[in-house]
Amino acid sequence: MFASRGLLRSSRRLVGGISSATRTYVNLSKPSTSVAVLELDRAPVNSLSKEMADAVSAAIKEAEGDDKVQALVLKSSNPKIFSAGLDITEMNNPEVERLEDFWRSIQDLFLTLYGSRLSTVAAIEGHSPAGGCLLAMSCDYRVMTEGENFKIGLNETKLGIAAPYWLKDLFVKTIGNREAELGLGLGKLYSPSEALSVNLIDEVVKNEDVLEVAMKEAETWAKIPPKGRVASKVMLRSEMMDELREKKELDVGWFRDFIMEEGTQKGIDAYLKSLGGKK
Ligand SMILES: CC/C=C\C/C=C\C/C=C\CC/C=C/CC(=O)SCCNC(=O)CCNC(=O)[C@H](O)C(C)(C)COP(=O)(O)OP(=O)(O)OC[C@H]1O[C@@H](n2cnc3c(N)ncnc32)[C@H](O)[C@@H]1OP(=O)(O)O
Repeated sequence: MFASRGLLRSSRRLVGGISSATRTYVNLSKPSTSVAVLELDRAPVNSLSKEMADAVSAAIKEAEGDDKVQALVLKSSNPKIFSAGLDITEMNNPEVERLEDFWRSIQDLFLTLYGSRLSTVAAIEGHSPAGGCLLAMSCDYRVMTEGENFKIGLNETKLGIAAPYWLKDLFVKTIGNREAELGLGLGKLYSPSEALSVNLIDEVVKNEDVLEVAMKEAETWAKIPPKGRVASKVMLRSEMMDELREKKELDVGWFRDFIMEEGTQKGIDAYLKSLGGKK
């Protein structure tokens, strides 16, 4: 069903007619003819390292390779954390070459998910800050689990960094300019009800219902004739994607220079130490 890719460790099994492939960092399954499920599976917090970003991109492309598949649900193996965003250790005293490649992988992941021919539904289980919010916003529809302690948003400024221009653009497209000014400037993380009120997400559901609701939504999108649906998506999204494709290496340079600054490094170092309490 899903062709294996050289890059990824992959094993296959058939459970109750469901083809499922387990790989490093992601699991891809196809519970119905037209809908695939991509599970983020990088403990402890699904942070996006270069390898994780590459694995997610490869799995999306693999799902797209099945002509019958029209929709994709993006979920987490962790019921409390969708994704903690970029792997901050990638940006902490990095080797320059690795840092640049890491950013190219993040750009590619965004372009792959945001520009997918598939209708994409994010089943946001728990926390989804920064790069986690990027993943969610790159989808066509967002369902988030209830629980006011769960947070979603772009908190970069609180780490002493700024979101790249294309993530800012995506945020503005999703919630509008004024709310984006507040959200970005304050590094605001929204509870599910707050996120719903600013249209950052589309639905809040009980934890136990999130996959069922996301699957149902995906089935609805999958029934729309793809020609018009995909053409509409391209019209809405291509301008932003074309701009990034054009500026990719410029953006890599901005990212590298920004991250390598001494002040940025101090901020990232301090933030990393504050996390988990063990570093
Ligand atoms: C003018 C501008 C010009 C140019 C700009 C150009 C480019 C832009 C430049 C930079 C852009 C960079 C973009 C960044 C986007 C990001 O995604 S940055 C990442 C932001 N993420 C976060 O802030 C989330 C941090 N994590 C948390 O808040 C919590 O971990 C979370 C609520 C998700 C879960 O909490 P909990 O269950 O209590 O877990 P712990 O906090 O105990 O964490 C468990 C271990 O995981 C480690 N960890 C957590 N998050 C990350 C992470 N994002 N990366 C790496 N590691 C992480 C944590 O340290 C613990 O590790 P330990 O067990 O201590 O070893």
